[in-house]
Amino acid sequence: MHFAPYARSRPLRIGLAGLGSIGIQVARLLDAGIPGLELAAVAAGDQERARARLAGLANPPPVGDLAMLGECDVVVEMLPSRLFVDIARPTLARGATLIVASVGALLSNMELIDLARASGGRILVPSGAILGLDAIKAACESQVASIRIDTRKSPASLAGAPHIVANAIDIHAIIAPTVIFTGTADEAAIAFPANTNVAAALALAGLGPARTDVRVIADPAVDRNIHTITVEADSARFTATIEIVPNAENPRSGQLTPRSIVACLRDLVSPIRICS
Ligand SMILES: NC(=O)C1=CN([C@@H]2O[C@H](COP(=O)(O)OP(=O)(O)OC[C@H]3O[C@@H](n4cnc5c(N)ncnc54)[C@H](O)[C@@H]3O)[C@@H](O)[C@H]2O)C=CC1
Ligand SMILES: O=C([O-])CC(=O)C(=O)O
Repeated sequence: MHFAPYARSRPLRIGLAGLGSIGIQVARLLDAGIPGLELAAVAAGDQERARARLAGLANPPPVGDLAMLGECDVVVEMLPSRLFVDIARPTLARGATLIVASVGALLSNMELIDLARASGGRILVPSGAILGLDAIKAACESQVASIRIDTRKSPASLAGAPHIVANAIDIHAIIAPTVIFTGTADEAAIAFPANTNVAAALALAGLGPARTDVRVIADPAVDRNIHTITVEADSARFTATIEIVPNAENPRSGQLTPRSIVACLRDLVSPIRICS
């Protein structure tokens, strides 16, 4: 359900950092009109291309570099992970709210949490392409023995990842489901920065990166990005699977993540929040 927002003197100004496969969808969903939220600015690598892509919107926002987002109440980070800090640090330093898509990059920059604590800024991690973070948070109020995620993707969507390159894995030669990585969430974030943000979100919701087990499976038979979480706790045992439709523009990312970001934005102005 959607609910009318709090009465505010003005809408929350939303800035988008990155207009790739996730950013463009968030821009379109915001432009369609969400009460209480205003798409105020977009930062893009190729600004000419970004202006062209936004031209069809009802209210095209101004486009510039990351500094353009300095007046926004909320900045949504949807950049390549190597650029995460470039927007996260200034946004949090001025006490604003940062919504993070590149969650894996947060694991190697945990000092940003101290920065947010000091400035009054907030870091929000949407569920992105994963499910069950609500139940994991609840389970962590009891003893949790283990949390694991299996990520199953097409070989093409894993190509070029640091782990594939470093180990000279011929990803296109894989003709049957193959486990190509086993490790912890912090190791996965370095090995597959564009594929295991879900594991990072799971780690932050649950037992932390060093105690979250990750397997990456290259499966030539799948046409979806499939993530299965398995949790063993005193209070509950559960397994949950999600099958995400990949994005046509960037098959590494799926179509649920932009919607999850928009749901997170709606929550910021909603008088009722279903905790997740
Ligand atoms: N949390 C989650 O569940 C998920 C997170 N992700 C992550 O979200 C992030 C964004 O994903 P996509 O949109 O698919 O990536 P993408 O590669 O399609 O888009 C990134 C965009 O950033 C732009 N960019 C590059 N340099 C820039 C600069 N200096 N200033 C502003 N923009 C710049 C690029 O032009 C590109 O349009 C990635 O880190 C990805 O790994 C992806 C899927 C799920
Ligand atoms: O979209 C997905 O399936 C998840 C993904 O790429 C990530 O977690 O980085």
